[in-house]
Amino acid sequence: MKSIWIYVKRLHHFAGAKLYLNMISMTLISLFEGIGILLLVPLLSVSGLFAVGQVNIPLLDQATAPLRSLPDHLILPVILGLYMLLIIVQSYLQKQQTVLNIEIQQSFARHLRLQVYRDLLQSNWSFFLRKRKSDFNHIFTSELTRASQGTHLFLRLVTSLIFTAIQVALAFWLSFQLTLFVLVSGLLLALYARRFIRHAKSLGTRTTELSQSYMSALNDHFNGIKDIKSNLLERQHMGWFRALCDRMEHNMVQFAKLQTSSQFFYKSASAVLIALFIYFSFEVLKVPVEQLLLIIVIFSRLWPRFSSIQSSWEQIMQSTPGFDSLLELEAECAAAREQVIREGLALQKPLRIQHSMECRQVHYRYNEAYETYALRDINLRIPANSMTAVVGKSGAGKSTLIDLLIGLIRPEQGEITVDGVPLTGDRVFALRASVSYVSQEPFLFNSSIRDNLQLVDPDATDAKIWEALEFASAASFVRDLPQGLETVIGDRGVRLSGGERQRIVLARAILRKPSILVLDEATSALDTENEAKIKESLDRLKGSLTIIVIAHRLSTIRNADQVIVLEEGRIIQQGGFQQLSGESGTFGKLLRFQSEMNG
Ligand SMILES: Nc1ncnc2c1ncn2[C@@H]1O[C@H](COP(=O)(O)OP(=O)(O)OP(=O)(O)O)[C@@H](O)[C@H]1O
Repeated sequence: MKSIWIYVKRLHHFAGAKLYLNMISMTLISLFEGIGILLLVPLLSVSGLFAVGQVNIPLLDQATAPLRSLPDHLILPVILGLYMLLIIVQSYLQKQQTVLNIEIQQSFARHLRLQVYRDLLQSNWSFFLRKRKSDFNHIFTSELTRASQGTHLFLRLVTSLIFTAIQVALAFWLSFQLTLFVLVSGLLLALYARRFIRHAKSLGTRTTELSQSYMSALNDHFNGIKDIKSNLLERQHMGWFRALCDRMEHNMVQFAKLQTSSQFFYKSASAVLIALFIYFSFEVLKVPVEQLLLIIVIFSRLWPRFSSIQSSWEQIMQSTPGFDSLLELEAECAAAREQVIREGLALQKPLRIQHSMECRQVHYRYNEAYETYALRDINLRIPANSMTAVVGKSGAGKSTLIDLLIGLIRPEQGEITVDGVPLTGDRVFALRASVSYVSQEPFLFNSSIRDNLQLVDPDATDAKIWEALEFASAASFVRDLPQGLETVIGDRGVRLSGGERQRIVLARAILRKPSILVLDEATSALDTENEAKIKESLDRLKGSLTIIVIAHRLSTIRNADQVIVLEEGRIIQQGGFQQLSGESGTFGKLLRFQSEMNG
């Protein structure tokens, strides 16, 4: 209930006046519908069923008095004319109100979408380390859809409630006792139907869990499709996926069963009630026929509204877990917010290293609840405009060190300084504004090479773009592509090889004119030729900016000014390439091993 209340408050805050306009039109539509029903009385009197003026409905007799003064042959056309007018006005209002409903729903959905995206973008890196990427896909597809459906359901519920209230008032006016009888019956039904609501809520929670697993399964499976195909694991994966789909199917069928059961219950109960109602009216209350007829007309329209209220309520309860997930994510993002990247805030002036960057007794743990440190007691100095290579086995802590150096994560103990000043507060973002980072899995948009490059500098001229491509040793292969710079890179860059993709991303990094270039060199993506090209680029850039490279192939970093060797989170060797290759430690061993492998 609490989340529904929050939802309504947000919707109210967001839509404000439109929400009230919507409610006013709903009220008018219901009123017109009520008047339409009352017009049945003079209509029936014309048909001779009973005479106008003899019906025992307060006010109606007075209201229909002008009709009675008309010549007989005009009564029917006037009543029908009024009826047509009423229906046309009502339908027009209905049309406007439907559009307004959609506008409210869609703009609120857009608002939620933007809000979630903004929250995510403003969260720090540690937050992303803890989360599964597929959970975000899940939020943006299933949960946001469910939450925005909530607006439609809520507005539908309000419509039904307003309609019901007006029709009930009308019915009270016609006959207090009969209406009371119907309302008490409706209330008893609603009390009994609470079990359906509870069940709907638990099915909704289950839907969230299942669709979350579904998203992450799809993500994992297609990321690992090569693994699946090459290891002939199709059967196992099919089995696993089938089991998940079975559970989803079961869940949805359960919800459909719940809805149909509650509708069945309502309809059966209505049949019993209507029978009792008519018997009671005729035999006990001796209600006049014309009144009874009107009440029956009203309730035959009203009763489906009761079941629609019930069904909307069940659906709302089924979709609240979607909104709960958004609220949960919002709270997590708020706790992980990086204040400096608030929208509208001027971009940080890049912080350029004048002399050096240093780590002093830096310790870092991914989870403070565990004893394992990803990095311990790190002390190092990176001089400005030098090239530093970080090497070590897998899991040694290379990426963690880079993340600390570019301010994505903060040391648990110790400090990082730039030109002697600690890297804290706004300086972290100022530093990041001067960093270009090329990851192991270079990210390219499904767009042209030009668009991908201009992402960092929309005004970059062709000359500047080609210069960057030259620096990244990518110019010759881009020139050979059929459309050159206009070539559209396929989904996640599939139409380019791993090495080519990495060189385009390197060109983009260079185009940004960074003062620090960080390169997480991919082993898998690079063949010897590509590796030589990357080495060429690094040698070309050396001396003009600070380069930090995670090197898997030691031949790439032959010209590095210093090499840092990590093992189990500690620096075990540090020095120039030549110096370390002469020593007997891990680096020498790695170097000999790689030269033997290469032949
Ligand atoms: N998000 C994370 N949560 C918890 N532990 C992590 C996380 N990322 C890395 N670690 C752990 O921290 C340690 C260092 O990992 P890191 O990724 O820095 O190593 P690496 O040298 O870059 O490895 P690789 O060469 O395989 O990329 C490892 O023990 C790893 O399991």
